[in-house]
Amino acid sequence: MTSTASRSAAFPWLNGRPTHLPCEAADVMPSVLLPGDPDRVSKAASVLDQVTEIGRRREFQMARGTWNSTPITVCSTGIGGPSTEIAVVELANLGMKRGIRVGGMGAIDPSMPLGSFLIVDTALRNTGTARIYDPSNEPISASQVVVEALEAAAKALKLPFRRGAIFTTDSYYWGQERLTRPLANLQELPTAGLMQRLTQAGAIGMDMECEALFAVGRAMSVQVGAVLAVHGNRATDQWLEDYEETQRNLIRLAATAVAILDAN
Ligand SMILES: O=P(O)(O)O[C@H]1O[C@H](CO)[C@@H](O)[C@H]1O
Ligand SMILES: O=c1cc[nH]c(=O)[nH]1
Repeated sequence: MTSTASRSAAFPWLNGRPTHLPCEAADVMPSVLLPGDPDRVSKAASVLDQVTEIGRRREFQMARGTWNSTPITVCSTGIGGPSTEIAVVELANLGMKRGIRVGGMGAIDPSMPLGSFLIVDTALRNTGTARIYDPSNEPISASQVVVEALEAAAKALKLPFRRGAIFTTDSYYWGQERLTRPLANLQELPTAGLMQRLTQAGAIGMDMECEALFAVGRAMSVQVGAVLAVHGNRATDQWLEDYEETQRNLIRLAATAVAILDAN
């Protein structure tokens, strides 16, 4: 006996619950913070008040809480554009009005210290998921109001930051000019010289989600932004080993920006 199908394959949600995220509309506040790593959701939530753990499915861990009485949901996106698209589309359909990525990046500007922050104003065009939602070749901007609120928050909290462009890539190793092991049949990496070219194009760092968030979020009429901690600096070849305090500051910064936006 086959059971009667109760959901549409074209949009396979069931009883208001999405296909991938472990939540329902009541869990999704208008403002959502979006780390990549699911293990950072409970760390982020520990900075908030009145925290409720929502649940986990695949790479999507969710919690909600408040910051100075402002309600905030935290939802991990997993790594890269495809899982970020799923998170952003499902959250937007459940009531998200503003999505702010709170992640890490590899800086390519030698003047960016470990643990400092990039407030992203544009994402350079590179990845497949973003291209589906915005096929132009123009860099995609974060929402201006979010960028300004993040800047105001960083200044209020006296946290070190720069504002600038990110290069988002679908690849952590070759796509970020990382030699993984001796090359078998190649003289050099296909991406040799990438960081030099990105510097000339004005990028401050590299991540794997911002471009998709900006493209998908804009297509869903959601305000978008991102603040990224320098987890490594490729120009100076330094890596941030203990990033607990940096992570807490990252959440404080983004949550303060949400409170600023909600007050206006
Ligand atoms: O710090 P998170 O948000 O995990 O993001 C960065 O770290 C991952 C790579 O290690 C990629 O997802 C990259 O964008
Ligand atoms: O080097 C890095 C560090 C964090 N995230 C990246 O995508 N690259």
